[in-house]
Amino acid sequence: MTSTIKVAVLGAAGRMGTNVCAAVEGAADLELVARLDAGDDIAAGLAASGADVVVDFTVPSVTEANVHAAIDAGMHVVVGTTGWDDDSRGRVTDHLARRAAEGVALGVLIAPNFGLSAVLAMTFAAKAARYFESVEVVELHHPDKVDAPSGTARHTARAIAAARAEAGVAPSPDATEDGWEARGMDVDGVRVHAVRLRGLVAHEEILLGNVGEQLSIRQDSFDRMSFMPGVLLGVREVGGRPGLTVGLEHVLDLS
Ligand SMILES: NC(=O)C1=CN([C@@H]2O[C@H](COP(=O)(O)OP(=O)(O)OC[C@H]3O[C@@H](n4cnc5c(N)ncnc54)[C@H](O)[C@@H]3O)[C@@H](O)[C@H]2O)C=CC1
Ligand SMILES: O=C(O)C1=N[C@H](C(=O)O)C[C@H](O)C1
Repeated sequence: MTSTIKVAVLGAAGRMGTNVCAAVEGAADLELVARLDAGDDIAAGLAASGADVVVDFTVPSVTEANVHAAIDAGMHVVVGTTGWDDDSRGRVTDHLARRAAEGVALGVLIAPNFGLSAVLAMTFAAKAARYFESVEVVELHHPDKVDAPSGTARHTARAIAAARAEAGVAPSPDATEDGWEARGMDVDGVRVHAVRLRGLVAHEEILLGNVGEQLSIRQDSFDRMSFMPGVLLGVREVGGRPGLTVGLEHVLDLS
C-alpha cells in the first residue's frame, strides 16, 4: 500500500487556504494534518503535525518566516503567497543548502500563480516578447488584495524582460516625460498596471504591439478552484525537487 502525503496548511482560514484544505481533504493520496492561521504558534504547530509538505497561502509580511520555520522542521514547502524578491528567495536557497549539507534534502516551490491559464499566458508572453516593439502588462484583481502589482504580473514582466534581453530587443518606446504618474510600475523595464475592482477574482492581460498590429494574451481566473490542480501537483512533486523552484512552469515543463 502506498502511503499518503501529510499536508499542513498555513493561512488555512483565508480565501485560498480554505480551498486548499478542501482540495487536500478530497484527494485520496493526501492527508490534511494541520490547519494553522494567524495567532497560532507556527513552529509548534508544524512540529506537532508531522507534515511532509507545508502549503503557505498567508500574507507577504509573514510568508518568508513561515518557509524558514518549515525548513527548520524538515518539511518540504509549497508557497502561493506573493511578496517574494531576489533577497528573500536567496535566503531560502541558502537555508536549503545548509540543510542539504546536514543531510536533509528539502524542496521549496514558490509559484506566484497555480492556475494553468495564468502559467500558459506567462509562457506564451515570454515567447512572443522578442517579436514586438512594445509590451505592457495589466493585472486586474478583487479589491481585498493587499499587494500591487500582483506576484503573477511581476513574474510575467521578469520573464518578458529576460526573453527580450536574451534576444537583444530594445526597450519599449515611451516618450512620457518625468512627473506624469499613470505609467504603472517599472519591473525590469516592463510597465505593469494594476486594477482593483469588486466582482473580479484574478486576471491578467499582456499587450504586445508593433506598427499596425497587436497581440493580446488574456487569462481569467473566475474561481479559486482553478488554482487547486496546480497546488496539488506542487504538493505531489515538491519532495522530488530538492532546492528552490520558482514558478509552476518548471514543474509542468513549460519553461
Ligand atoms: N499562487 C497562487 O496561485 C495564488 C496566490 N495567492 C496569494 O496567496 C496569498 C493569500 O491570498 P488570500 O487567500 O486571498 O488571502 P486571505 O487574506 O484571504 O488569507 C490569508 C490568510 O493568512 C492568515 N495569516 C496572516 N498571518 C498569518 C501567520 N503569521 N501565520 C499563518 N496565517 C496567517 C490570515 O489570517 C488569513 O486567513 C496572497 O499573497 C495572494 O496574492 C492568491 C491566489 C492564488
Ligand atoms: O491575491 C490574489 O487573489 C492572487 N494573487 C496572486 C498574485 O498576486 O499573482 C495570484 C493570483 O493573481 C490571485
